[in-house]
Parts: sequence; C-alpha cells; structure tokens
Amino acid sequence: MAQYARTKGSIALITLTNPPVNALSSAVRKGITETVSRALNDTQVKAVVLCGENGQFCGGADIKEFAKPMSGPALVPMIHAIEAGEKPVVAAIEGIALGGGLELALGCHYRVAHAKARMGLPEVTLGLLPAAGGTQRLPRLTGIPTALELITTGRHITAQEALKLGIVDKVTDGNVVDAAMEMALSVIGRPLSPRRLSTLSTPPLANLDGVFEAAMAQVKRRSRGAMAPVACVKAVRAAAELPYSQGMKRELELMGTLMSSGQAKALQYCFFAQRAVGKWSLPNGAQWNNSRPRDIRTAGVIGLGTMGRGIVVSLVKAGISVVAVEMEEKQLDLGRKEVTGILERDAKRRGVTAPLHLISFALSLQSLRGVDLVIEAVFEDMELKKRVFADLSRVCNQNTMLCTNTSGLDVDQIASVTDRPPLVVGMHFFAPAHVMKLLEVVCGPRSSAEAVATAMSLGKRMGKVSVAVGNCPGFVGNRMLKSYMDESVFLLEEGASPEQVDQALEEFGFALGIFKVGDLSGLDVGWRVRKSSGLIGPDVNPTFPSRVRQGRRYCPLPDLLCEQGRWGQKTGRGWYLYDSAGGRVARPDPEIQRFLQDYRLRYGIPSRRISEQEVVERCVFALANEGFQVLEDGMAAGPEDIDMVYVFGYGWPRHRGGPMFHAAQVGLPRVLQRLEFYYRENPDIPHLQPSALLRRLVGAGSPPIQQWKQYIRSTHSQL
Ligand SMILES: CC/C=C\CC(=O)SCCNC(=O)CCNC(=O)[C@H](O)C(C)(C)COP(=O)(O)OP(=O)(O)OC[C@H]1O[C@@H](n2cnc3c(N)ncnc32)[C@H](O)[C@@H]1OP(=O)(O)O
Repeated sequence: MAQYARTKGSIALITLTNPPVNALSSAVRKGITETVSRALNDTQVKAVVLCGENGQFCGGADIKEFAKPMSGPALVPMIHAIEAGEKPVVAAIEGIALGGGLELALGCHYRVAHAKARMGLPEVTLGLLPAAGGTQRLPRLTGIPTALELITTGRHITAQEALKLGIVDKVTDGNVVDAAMEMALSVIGRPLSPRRLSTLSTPPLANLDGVFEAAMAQVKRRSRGAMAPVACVKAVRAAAELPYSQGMKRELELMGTLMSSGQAKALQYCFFAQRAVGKWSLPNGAQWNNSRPRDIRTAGVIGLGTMGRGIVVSLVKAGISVVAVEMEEKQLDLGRKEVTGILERDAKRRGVTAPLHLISFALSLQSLRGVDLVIEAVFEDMELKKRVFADLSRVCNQNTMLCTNTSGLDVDQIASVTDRPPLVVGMHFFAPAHVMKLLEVVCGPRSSAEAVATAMSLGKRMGKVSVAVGNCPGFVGNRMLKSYMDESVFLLEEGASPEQVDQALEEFGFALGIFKVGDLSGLDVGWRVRKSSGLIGPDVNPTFPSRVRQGRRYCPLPDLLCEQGRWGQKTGRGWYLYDSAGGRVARPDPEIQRFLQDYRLRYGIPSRRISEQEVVERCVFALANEGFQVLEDGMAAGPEDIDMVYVFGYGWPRHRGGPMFHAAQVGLPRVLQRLEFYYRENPDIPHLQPSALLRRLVGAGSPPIQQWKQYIRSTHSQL
C-alpha cells in the first residue's frame, strides 16, 4: 500500500496507494514504515519524496479502523522515524493532506503543495484530536494562536494560506512531485536539525494564560458539551508548556479519553451517515448509481419571502442562472434588495465579485417558460400551491421539473394538478435556506427516479446534505418535531417553565431550547398551521379551550399566547420577553409565570416539580419514538437518514449522533422502559406509546444501529 521507486538517481519516491483518499490504514502504515526504512538504509538514496496516488496526498487515519482493535505499526513512531532520519524527506501534497495526512507531512522536513491542495487537522470534527504529533508540531511551526484556531475548528486551508502560515515551503501550479523532487535535490547535504519540528520551541507568546483562557472559553461557548475541542486546547497548551516528549504523553492521554468516549463514536457515525444518505434508492430499484440526474443550468424560484430569497442565493452561489418571481412589485423590490445584499456581503467576505449577473427578477410566471427547473416557495397553503402548479404546468416547457418547497403538505396532491407528476418532487429547504445545510427531497409516489436524482444532485451542488424522504405529513423532520414540541408544552402545563425546559435541552446540547426557537421563528407560524388543520376554529370555546382535540391530548397554551399578540421576537414578547420588537436577547418574563399558574388553576392541573431528566427524556425519547415509527412506515431509508435530518436541519448536537443513534447509545431497553413509564403516566399522549419497531429491536437483543433495517417489518418503502 506504499510503492517504492528510485528516480533521478539519488531520490527515492514513496507513493501512498489506498484509494480513494490514501487513508492511513494499517497496510498503508506498514507500507510507509517499510519503504522509509528501505530508503534510509539504501546508500544510493540521498533524499526521499513522499506523495499519494491519484492526485490525493492523504486523507488521514482510516476512520473505519477506529472501531476495530489496533493492528500494524502505529503512526507516531512511523512519523518520528521519518523526522529523525538522516536524509531529507519532502512531502509532495496534492489534493488533500488532512488529519494524520498533514501530521505525516509535518514529520517530513519540507513540504511542497499544489496550488489547489487543501490541508487541515479535522480530527476535532470526529471527536478526536490530532494525536500523531499534530498538537505538538503545528504550534512549534505556526505559533500557538494559529495552531489553536486550526486544531479546535478543524478548518481546511488552501495551499496559499498554508504558505502564508509557514505550513508549506512552496506552492506550485505544475506537477507537485516534480517540484518536490527538485526541492529534494536542492536540500541534499543541508543540516536537518532546524527542519525537525519536534526539536523546536514554540514561538514565544505574551500573556499565555490569557490566550488559553480565551480559547477555552470560546470552544466551550461554540460547541456546548463537546469534549474534543476542550481536549484540543489542553493538548496545545502542553506544547506551549512542556518539552516535546512530555507533550506527546499528554496528547496520547487526552486522545485515550476521547477515543473511548461516546462522543467520538457519535461523530464518526455522523461522518459515515452523511455519506450514506447520498446513496439513496427507491423501491423500483432506481438508485443513486443507476439514475442520471439532469444537468440544471437555469432555475426559477416563485415567492421571495424568507425561504425564496435563501433558495435564490443558494442556487446562484452554485452557478445556476435564476429567474426570481414575485406577484407584487413591492415584495419583488424587497426580495431583490435582500438577495442582492446577501450575495454582495458574501462576495465581499470572500474577496470575489458577487454573481449578480446570474439573477433576473420578474412579476409573471411567463418568465419561467424556458427554465430547466422551478422551485415554488409561496405560502404554506394547499389551494394556493395547487393554483401555482396548475399555472406552471401551462406556462413551462413540457420537460421542466417542478419542485415544491412545502414543509409538510402532500406532494402528490400538488403533483396531481400538473400534466407531469413524474417530474414533481418536494425540495424542503430549512430557514435560512442559504445557511442551513439540510435539504429533504420528498419523493412522491409518482416522482420519477430522474426527478429524485436531479433534486438530490442539485442539493449537493448547493452544498446541502440531501436526504430522500417519503411523502407523509411533515415528511421526516417536521413530523418528528411535532412529538418533541407537544411534549415541551405538556411539561409547561404540568409545572415546568419555558426557561427550565430550554435550559435542560441546551444542557443536553441543543444550540437553542425549543421555546427560544419558537420565539425566533415566530409563534404565529404554527398558529396558522393549526388553524388550517382544523385544530383551532369556531367550535373551540374561546374562554375555556379544550385540552383534547382530534382524539388526543392538546395544549392550547401556544394559541392563548398568540391571541395575546405574543408572537415571539418579532413582537418583542413570546415565551420570553425582549427589549423591543425584533430584539434578540431572551429574558424570563414574570408575566408568563403568572399566565401559566392561572392556566393550571383554571384547568385544575396540579403543578409539580419536574426534573431535568424528565424534560430531556420526554422530549428526546418522544422524538426518537416517532423516528422508529417513520422507519416502520417506510418514510426514511434508515436511521442514518433520520439522524442527518436532525443534525443538519434541527440543531441536534452532532456529538450525540442524532436521535436514533442517541437511542441506541442510551440503550434501546432503557428507552423502551422510560417510554412505557411515561405512557402509563400519560395514556392520552399517543406519541409516548413505544413503537412496534422499538419493541421488536429490543426483543431481538438490541442489534447495532447498522442492522436495524433488517427488523423493519414493512417492505413498503415509501421512497
Ligand atoms: C492517531 C490518530 C491520528 C490521526 C487521526 C485522523 O487522521 S482522523 C481522520 C482525519 N481525516 C479526515 O477527517 C478526513 C475525512 N474525509 C473527508 O473529509 C472527505 O472524505 C475528503 C477527504 C475531503 C474527500 O471528500 P469527497 O467529498 O471528495 O469524498 P467523500 O467524502 O465522499 O469520501 C470518499 C470516500 O472516502 C471515504 N473516506 C474519506 N476519508 C476517509 C478516511 N479518513 N478514512 C476512511 N474512509 C475515508 C469516505 O467514507 C467515502 O467512502 P464511500 O464508501 O465512497 O462513501
């Protein structure tokens, strides 16, 4: 897995060969160890060049091997042998040098990179730290602040930035191996000591304590509850304060704690799950590798509200020409201003020109005649959407794909008013659409494989994580969210306060508690949906609204709040109080306490002390329980799909893997037992009744999450 060749007489060329990214599997480590030793012992060889085949230097440790017992040579002594050797070794970096790949390069005496290469230490994103000497060598090379930033964020950098930071010695537009050979020849005979990073001291830094305290505070704020960023700061601190050998001991110790943690397992699961969801398949056998997506060059977007604007920006940034349509001039002007502003600010930040030439704005659907694909983003109202799609059917070319950005309406009903149901799919973006990474691609029963493939591939082009989901109310994300939201308001009825619930969920790892999220997105949105779904209406007693509707427990608290004009941040008051309309800083509101007490008194609900454990279990297990039901109904291909929806669309803490992975990690028997308990206590809450799939999995001895699909009774995938 590492090839050896002698070139230009005195140079040994070692090539890593482990496609697709030359990960440092045990076979590759063995190959490098053997070939380096051969080169160092060959008296004819005066210098060594290390490169990777197929234009990729190295993607780091083989992540698949983390779950297995360690075998083969370890990375640390292998890199040490390169650095300590008496012949100059030059890394020829093409494509990527990530994680252990960059650490390997840092052990070489010189580094030459191709202009398009990317480098970084992304271990933190896998719940780890760069434990092949990365936390000790990088600070000695770049200084502490830069190393701290790169190691705690895992950010990839370009070759140009790497050159500026001193991480590489040369950047070339040409053949990187040739350039590395040239450098190798030029450095033969030069002293190697100054090039051995482990022997250097970290550059002096004033106010060391202050720098590390600030870094620690920042990682704790940024990644609530995540262990790896904290360990990264500690490891870099060791580089600043300890000799190299002791720093390496500290690095190893910290890595040991991380490696055995549930967080690392969750983050590594997320890495593979994110890739697995791209490999969609439909019951008719069509799948990602046998269905050809269309080449989309032009698109139309209808509706320039918050969602539509974000969608336009995402498309344009992917290089697609967009016709943006609004029906009213005022809305169109507002939309144009917003879209232009977002694109200009983004371009300024990146030092490029805003691609405004790719957008045109129009007041009529007629302008969409020639586009390849249309995304509708009008109000969430079935009749309105049907009118739009019937019009599109008449206006657009016969071949134009028609997509709806509905967040939960029946895609098939929408398709049924068109002349082309196979070319209709849902593309459910998440607000703000140019920021959020999730795209649910909703496969209607009549959506063609080509349409699904096109929407999935378009999502990827826009930098989204596209997940194929079935066509049921709320699809995957919003369908599951309903149980989570219902539990949170039931907890208020029973004695909790919004801030108590939010605090418990934020401690769990959510970026924002559910009530803060509600205030942020506007409480009136859900109010409108409940009205249109018949949960609120003329039959409901306004002074004593019923707590049972459509045959299940219902909590009228959010409706009562909306009736008082408390719509969240936009009105300055919601579950919390804000300084003014549009204010962002949430403060607990004593009025809400009184409102909740009056409500409980009025309905005779005894108020009790609710523990943090109950808050988290009822909200999170209810969410996972609905996830099991989603799987059973065939609306998601597997638990990975659900987890990626939650990680990328709903602020689920990535270091907990997703609701389904979390359930597996807590232990399915425990989840079942707690759901049974809460359902016994609340028999009027159907979503607390454990799903049949959960019971079956527990009955089968709780198999690993990768095997759950085998236990899904239905063969009726709705994808
Ligand atoms: C002592 C410990 C020392 C060091 C620790 C480490 O080195 S941890 C690993 C650090 N490296 C990384 O985190 C890199 C992870 N990979 C990526 O970020 C991307 O894969 C990459 C390299 C930028 C390429 O992206 P691209 O979009 O081009 O391809 P894709 O992500 O779909 O990957 C292609 C297939 O390669 C598999 N793969 C990638 N990296 C690794 C890896 N390090 N180990 C194992 N497998 C890896 C990936 O799963 C894909 O597989 P497939 O079966 O095709 O889905």
